[in-house]
Amino acid sequence: MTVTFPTAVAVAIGILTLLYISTRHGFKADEDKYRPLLKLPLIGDLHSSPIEKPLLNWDSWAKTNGSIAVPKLFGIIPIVVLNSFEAVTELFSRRSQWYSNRPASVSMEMITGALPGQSKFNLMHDYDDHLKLHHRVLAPSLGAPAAPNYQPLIELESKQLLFDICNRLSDGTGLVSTDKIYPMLERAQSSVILALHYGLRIPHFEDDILHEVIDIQSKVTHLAANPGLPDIIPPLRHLPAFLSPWKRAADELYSTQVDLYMRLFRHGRDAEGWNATKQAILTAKKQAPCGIPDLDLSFTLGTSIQGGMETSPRQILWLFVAALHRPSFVAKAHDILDKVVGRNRLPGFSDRSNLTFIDAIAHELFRWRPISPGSIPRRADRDDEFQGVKIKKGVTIMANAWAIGRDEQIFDPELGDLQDFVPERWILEDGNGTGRLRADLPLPVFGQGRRICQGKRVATDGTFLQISCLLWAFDIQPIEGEEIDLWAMVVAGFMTMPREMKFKLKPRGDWVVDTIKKEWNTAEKSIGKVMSIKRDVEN
Ligand code: HEM
Repeated sequence: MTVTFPTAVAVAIGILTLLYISTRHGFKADEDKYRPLLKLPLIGDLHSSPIEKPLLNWDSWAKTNGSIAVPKLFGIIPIVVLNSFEAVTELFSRRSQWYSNRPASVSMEMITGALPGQSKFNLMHDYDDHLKLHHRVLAPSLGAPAAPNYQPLIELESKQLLFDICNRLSDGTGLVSTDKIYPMLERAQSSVILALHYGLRIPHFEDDILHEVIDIQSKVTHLAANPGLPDIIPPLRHLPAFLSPWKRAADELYSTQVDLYMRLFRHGRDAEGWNATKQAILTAKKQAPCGIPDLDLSFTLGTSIQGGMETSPRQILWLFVAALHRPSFVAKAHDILDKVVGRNRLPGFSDRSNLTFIDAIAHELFRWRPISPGSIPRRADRDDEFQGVKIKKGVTIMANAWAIGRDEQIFDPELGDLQDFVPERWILEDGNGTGRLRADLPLPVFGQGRRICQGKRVATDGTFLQISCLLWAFDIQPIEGEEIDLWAMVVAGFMTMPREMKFKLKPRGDWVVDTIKKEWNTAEKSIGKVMSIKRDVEN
């Protein structure tokens, strides 16, 4: 029997664990200490982790189970989990023609008015000619050809980020918490993503359009995480609206999305300067002589903003945890930033070739605390076998990004314990003192093969610059008596982020605030000017 798995099943084993955990916030930390390790009811033997430290036991689980394992969801539905780089490369890259579709998801199709496999969200669409075309339409805006256009935007938003943080710290105590910093990071990233896609900056966290986008995203995520009956009994999707509460809810969410994504699309089309909407229209004309409907383009751009807005800010929060855990890398970064950038200006992309160590910090952050530890699952499209393990056609298959980032065949433990935060493991010494970033090591948090994250370049560029700016500006210090718990995390949608942690963020000197004010006050903020007027980045 081919089972159409509920959407949540389709999304990520690890995330189900975390969703379960997220319903149990009533427990106090002290109680947890004495609680026996729980077997999670949904995942069987995959996660026997402490309730608020879901990833604590993943390594030993992966080691015990080897490169590929088949735990059972609900104790009955087998799921294939890939724990090593070798396994994920073999299946998702070499045998990619059988592993590039997502598990079926009736809800995600219904909320975009689509047929099976045809969700208007690229992320959930089958890997067919339609998706390949839409990948080609989006790719030029998120890759190297567009970098000279979007990098000045990332620089502008990082300046505002520092300015906002300095205003927040103006009481002089330096006391902050990850929860207080998060909205500032979220504003900065959302502004990068919405300006890149639609020429729309978000100067204030309170801006209505930002919250409209966030609200719709959280409704979609909620639905993905809480599948309805049609996910379990797919024929229910065909019931007419007057008989089906699911169809009525899906239709309503669909029309809200159409309204939002088409409004954003029209804004992008008519905005000043280059942006991804304009690029998508140009590329579509070249790639599809018969044209692509505006509505389809608007959902492709919408998928991209969904992927881009919430992810990076959560990843950056782990920087503060890493800095409190291993202050030595911060001191080293300060020395390098002082030498390369100095104290009279902020770091920029033109410094990057001399800031390999900062890029190494960003890469280590992605490895050490991947915010989507279970990645986004695939479906096996044929009966197969790997290392003696049988893979049944139709089964859900996921890459364990957490374990792959700790794969000793790939990341040399002699360069530093794989549980530890060691940026140096990303640097290839070249004898001239700065070293080169190792391009041969994987970043499993972005996935692999044909469905790899299309925004990886934007994400790594943005993370590099934000880390450069934050470390250039601040000392990150513990608060006396405040516990630094590297394993405490919470679930947000399908991602993990550190549990709220209080710490001190202190400008490294008077020069910090002076330089930030000067740079922010004189920065060009008009988006038409920040984004180059170049019309087609492919030419
Ligand atoms: C820290 C930041 C990010 C992380 C961890 C992340 C992670 C992921 C993962 C795990 C996938 C699925 C990969 C697979 O199945 O192998 C994905 C897909 C995708 N991501 Fe990202 N992402 C990030 C940032 C971004 C950004 C900034 C954008 C856009 C500007 C973006 C756009 C997309 C798109 C369009 C897809 C769909 C690809 C497809 O299914 O064909 N992501 N991302």
